[in-house]
Formats: sequence, C-alpha cells, structure tokens
Amino acid sequence: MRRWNGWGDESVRATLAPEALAFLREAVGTPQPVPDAELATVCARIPDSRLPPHPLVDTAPEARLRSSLGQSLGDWIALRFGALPRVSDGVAHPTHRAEVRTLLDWAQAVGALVIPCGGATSVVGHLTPEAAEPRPVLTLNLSRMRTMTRLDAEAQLATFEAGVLGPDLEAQLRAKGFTLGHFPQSFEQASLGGWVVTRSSGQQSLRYGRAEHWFAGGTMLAPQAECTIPPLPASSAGPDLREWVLGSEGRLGVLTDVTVRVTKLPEVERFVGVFFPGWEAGVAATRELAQSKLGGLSMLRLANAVETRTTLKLAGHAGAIAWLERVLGWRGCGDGKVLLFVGLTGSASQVRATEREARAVWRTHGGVGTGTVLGQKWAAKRFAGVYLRNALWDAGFMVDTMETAVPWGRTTAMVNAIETAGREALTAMGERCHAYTHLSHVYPTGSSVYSTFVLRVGATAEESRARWQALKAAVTQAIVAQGGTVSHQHGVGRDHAPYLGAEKGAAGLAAIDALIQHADPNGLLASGNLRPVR
Ligand SMILES: Cc1cc2nc3c(=O)[nH]c(=O)nc-3n(C[C@H](O)[C@H](O)[C@H](O)COP(=O)(O)OP(=O)(O)OC[C@H]3O[C@@H](n4cnc5c(N)ncnc54)[C@H](O)[C@@H]3O)c2cc1C
Repeated sequence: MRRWNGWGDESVRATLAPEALAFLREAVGTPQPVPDAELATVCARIPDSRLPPHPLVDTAPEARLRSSLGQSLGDWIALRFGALPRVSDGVAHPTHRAEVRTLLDWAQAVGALVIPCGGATSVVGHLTPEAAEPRPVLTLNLSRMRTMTRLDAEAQLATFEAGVLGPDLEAQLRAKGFTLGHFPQSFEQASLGGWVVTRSSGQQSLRYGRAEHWFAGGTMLAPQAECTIPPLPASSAGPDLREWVLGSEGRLGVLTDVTVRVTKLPEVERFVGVFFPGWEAGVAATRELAQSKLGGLSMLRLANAVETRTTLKLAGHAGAIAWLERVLGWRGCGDGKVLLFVGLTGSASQVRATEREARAVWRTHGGVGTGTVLGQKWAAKRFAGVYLRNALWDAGFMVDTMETAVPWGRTTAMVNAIETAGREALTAMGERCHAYTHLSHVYPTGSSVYSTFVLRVGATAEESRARWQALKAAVTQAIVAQGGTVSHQHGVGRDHAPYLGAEKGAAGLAAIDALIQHADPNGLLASGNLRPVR
C-alpha cells in the first residue's frame, strides 16, 4: 500500500545511521520532531464533494486526498501536519480510453474542472486545485490504464496505456527483451503519461534520452478533439505535434496512449565511482566525457564536495568510509574531493572500450577510479534512497530539491548562486539550511544542476511552510537571475508558473496561452499549471 503522507510503499522503512543524524544536527541545528496528523482525522476535515454522483467517480475523502497532492515539500507539510489545501471533489480511475472521453464529456456537462493524474509524484504543485476555483474538481487518475497494447519488435516501438507506472512498464518490456531505460529517481511511483507531459529525465539519459527523445507518438484527448500522433521515425512535415503533448502538464488534454522508442536489454551495465581532487577538475572531466560521444556511457553524475561529504556520511559504514578517505587522501583527493559516478551500458566489448577511453580522460584530470563497489551500491539504492526522506522527517528534518540547466561556462556560477541563496534564505528566520549539489544530466553543450536542501521542520505547518516558501523563492530567483531554465526535469506546475515568462518571454507566453485557448476553450482543464487561469 502506498504511503499517504510521504514517499513510497508503507512497508519500506528507511533508517538513518546515528552519525548521519549527528552530521545534520551539526549542519542545521537540533530538530524538534512533530507528531504526524492521523489519516482518519485529516479525512474527517475534508468537506463534502460538490460533484453529482457518477458510477465511475469515487467521492470518498481518502481517495480524493490521495490524488490531490503530490510530493513537493509544500505537499508534505500539508499532509504531515494535516493542514490541507483544497482537495478535489472526486476521483475517477478510468480503465480505457473510451471511459476517459465519457468522463471528460460528463465533467463538461456538470460544469466541473478536470485535473489528470498519473503517479502523483509531482514536486511542483501540479495536482492541487486552486483555492479560488469556483467549480467542483474531478481528478482523472489513470493508474488503472497500464497495459502494453502493442510491441513492434522490428521497429523497436512499444505502445502503452499512459497510466502505467515505471516498474510495471519495465517488467512488461523486459519480458520481451526490451527496455525503455527511463529511470528517474521517482521511477517506482511515476507514470509514463506523467513523464511525457512533464518532459521528464531518467538517470541514464545519456544513453536513453529524455522524454522528448523516446516519446514517438500517441493519443491525447483534448476537451473537444482527439489527436493521434503516428510514431514516424522522422518527419519534415511542418511543426511536430509531439511538442503539443510534451510539457503540456494536463492543460491541453489527457494523454491516454503513448508509443515509445525502446532498445534491446543491454548485455552489460555497471557504475564506476571516480574521485577528483576538486570541483573544477571534476567538471572538466565530466564535460570532456559528455562531449566525447563514447557510445557506452549511460550516466555521468558529478557530486560537489558538500554532496560527496554528505553522501559518504549518510551512507553509514563509518569504518569503511574512513579507510577509503585515507587512501583517497594519499592519492590527492582530500577535503575538497568530488565524486563522479560513471554509468557504462551496452555490449561487453563496447563497455570495455568505453571504460578504457573514459579512464584515460578522467586520469588526465587527476581522477582516481575506485572500481564498481561504490557505483554498484549507488545503483542498488537508486530508488531506495528516497525513502530516507521519510526517516529524515520523522527525525525533524525536511528536504527539498531544485534543479535547472545551463551551458557549461555558467555551471559553477549557477551552483554557487543556488547554494548561497539556499543557505541565506532562512537567516532572517534564525534557521540554517544545508545545501549540496550534483550535475545529474549532461549534454555536449551544458549540464543540469540539481541541488538538495535540508532544513528543520517548524513547530507548526505555518512555520514550516514559511521556511519552505522562503527557500523556494530565493533559489528560484537565483536560478532565473543566472539565466537557467525554470526547470530541467520537474516541470512548471503552479509553483514555477510565475517564473515561466523569464524563459519564454511575452511572445512565448502568448503562444502558450493561444494553444491552451485552442485546445481547451472552455477551461475544462484550467488547473493553473503553466499559466494562471484567466
Ligand atoms: C523523490 C522524487 C524524485 C524525482 N526524480 C525525478 C527524476 O529523476 N527525473 C524527473 O524527470 N522527475 C523526477 N521527479 C518528478 C516527478 O516524478 C516527475 O515530474 C514525473 O514525470 C511525474 O509523473 P507522474 O506520473 O507522477 O505525474 P503526476 O504527478 O501524476 O502529474 C504531473 C502532471 O502531469 C499531468 N499528467 C499526468 N498524467 C497525465 C496524462 N496521462 N495526461 C495528461 N496529463 C497528465 C498532471 O495533470 C500533472 O499536471 C521526482 C519526484 C520525486 C517525488
């Protein structure tokens, strides 16, 4: 069963090593854990539904609660304290495309607003109705639409219903010898449709690409039309309609079917840990590798010195880490060392050749390879690490992440600006914030920048929310001031919508508005994602 007020499956318990807790106490102060609100108490506070009855619509408070919030820190604060925003008035779980159409038509007829929902892992406020929305709200949760309906093994194209979650999608493909290779950290809970409409990026995007690279076509039901995009290998027939779907965040229609470009399961995959004496050396090596076009590279993930230190502290195993740090120190990687994980994926010969060439590159920059022990540990825990957020909250610490992308020349300035903004955001409140960063997705021209912030939970929902909002505003403003994208992978939602104009400009915003007006003239899908509701 999915946890209602935190991350992941209820049966999974993550624990923090005592030295990890001591490290965080030192970094941000001693926290005061706050007891969670009870599910029954929270559900009892949810007002009656304003939707008329419909056989496909569940108006029970718990069902509405579970589909109305995502995983942003703001959502966590609301759930853990039981200080809810407005929740939707009903949830439908359609089982096929015709039911989606029926529900859209019904919502239109009864004057309801519709918010599509996949895995509810949004971290930018996509799923919650606006408080001022006068209409009743219907959430369309697609999680029961999960079948692979077609596999064209010759063309390596697979078609799925859009609500399929990551593990289910991969299991269906792997049974036939294929993979999509899309592994965001939220893989366990996020849906294929959600990945497409938020332009998601998986951890091995260097090999498998982002959503816009593997999204080949599909069907989107707009309020008054249906758009099917054929999965052609390429086309110069005018504007690409896939761009109508990518990044649409539920404002232009409901994506019901998705055709994806898949690849054969790789013969070999391994992750190698490489330490560098400092940040500049690590960035130079990462950039050179990203520009090398080595076919067997699937991931380059470079943690800065604070993240490297934090990762080693949170890993536990204090004795083994102390020994490793001693050895690294002898090899020139002391206090300012940074850690690069190199993902190698492909045929055995390709991986061997790539590793040889990559090693030559990292050695030129002073890199010290540590083999696959750390890398395989990272891979084994790549989806489990998120559960630590539950343990951190229980201990009184809350976590937020923010991300952007910039050309290589501005990467270091961006990291510094983000971390400084994060560290200073709470000073006026007498609070501290522990900030650290990694480069998670690299391109020949630049890199994404992904920062994590740990701060103390406040005594009340209001106090915690004030801390989160101050942090979010300061960091997002720093990102915009440094010329980064408002989001490299999480999307815009309602949280980033006020900043979208800095990237798109007035003409760009007007074009987005015109597209929304064209696809949804009556505002059936007017959630406020991307653009405010007029
Ligand atoms: C711990 C954690 C780690 C994360 N790591 C990553 C990461 O590594 N990479 C990454 O890219 N993202 C990451 N995310 C963000 C999130 O997982 C992605 O944005 C994901 O793509 C959302 O998918 P979802 O199915 O959960 O969508 P939801 O949260 O359900 O919805 C998100 C938006 O998409 C719309 N939507 C969903 N399905 C449809 C559909 N079928 N048709 C139309 N609109 C739809 C919704 O209306 C909403 O606006 C992470 C989130 C968390 C909590």
